[in-house]
Amino acid sequence: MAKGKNKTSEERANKAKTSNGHKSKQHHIRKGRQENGSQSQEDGEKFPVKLAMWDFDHCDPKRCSGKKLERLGLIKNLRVGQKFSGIVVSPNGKGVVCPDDREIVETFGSAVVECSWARLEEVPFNKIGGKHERLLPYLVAANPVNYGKPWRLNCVEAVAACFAIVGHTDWAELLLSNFSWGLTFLKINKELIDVYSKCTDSDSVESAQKEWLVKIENEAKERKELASKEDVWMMGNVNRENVDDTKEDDDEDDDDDDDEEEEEDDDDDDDEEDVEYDNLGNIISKKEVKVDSLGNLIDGDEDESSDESNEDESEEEIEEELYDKLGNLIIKS
Ligand SMILES: C[S@@+](CC[C@H](N)C(=O)[O-])C[C@H]1O[C@@H](n2cnc3c(N)ncnc32)[C@H](O)[C@@H]1O
Repeated sequence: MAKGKNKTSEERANKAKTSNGHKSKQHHIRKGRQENGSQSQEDGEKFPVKLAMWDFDHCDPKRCSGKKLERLGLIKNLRVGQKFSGIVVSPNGKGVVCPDDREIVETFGSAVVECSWARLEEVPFNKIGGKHERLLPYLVAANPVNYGKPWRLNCVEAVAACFAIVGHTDWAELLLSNFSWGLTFLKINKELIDVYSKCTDSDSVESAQKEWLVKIENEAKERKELASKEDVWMMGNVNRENVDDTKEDDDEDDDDDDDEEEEEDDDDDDDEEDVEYDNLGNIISKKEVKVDSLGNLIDGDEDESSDESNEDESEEEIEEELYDKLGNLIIKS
């Protein structure tokens, strides 16, 4: 049967509208469909089960995974007021998706709410959804907008996660392979999806999620401890721990600022006050070192008047010590 042959003109007009009844931002939907030469999902030939979404048109059409699925003819748009009989993966869900949902998914499919995470309060959740609204358990996003963030999946990740948890990784792969980053979602969550898919009901998935969260929290603590130990070595101050051990002050904050510690030490230590180092590590004495015109050391602790007297003294001595051409000392009479 030809595409759209049975549709009334009103139905056809509705197709380009969002769940709000507004004209969709996605002006190129029809073009995309023609380019793909694909039949819509309503015709039942593009995907093994029904996929649907309420689209609130909050997102940039170019980055929106729901709109892309629509362009590909894989997902059907639902209106506000319309309910869905399959598993609705929604921030308004109560229990989490679980393997026991498999039959519902296989029979009625899955739906999502295409909206912005920042505008959830604008979504009339009471007018959408269905009997089987579900949250997703802990999984990490791989999409470029929220990469690495747990729970914040986009629409295609959400539906794919639902399929994978109920044991249909094949359908999850089929959907995600339309996105360059898509299969990464399954890769980074593989271990966890395996765990969830071996559960039974919602409660068992939630317990598995809890155990996983404890496990990753412990791993993060261990990594942090290891990193702080490695930091000590990276700083190259292998004596640092010994220095801390000899300190009488056990203030924990001391560990945070070594420079401050050293400055305090310097202040307390009168002997070191005069010692400075040049670029090569040579000691520079802060005490003023004076040398006379002949390179003789003049004691810096003495005052100027005594310096003068010293100078005079040495000049006198030089005057006294004269030598003849043969280097013999001439003694003045
Ligand atoms: C908020 S929208 C954001 C969509 C995004 N703009 C995109 O490009 O796909 C993501 C939808 O996926 C589903 N979803 C994602 N993560 C979920 C989770 N942890 N629990 C329940 N539903 C979730 C919900 O239907 C949610 O409304």
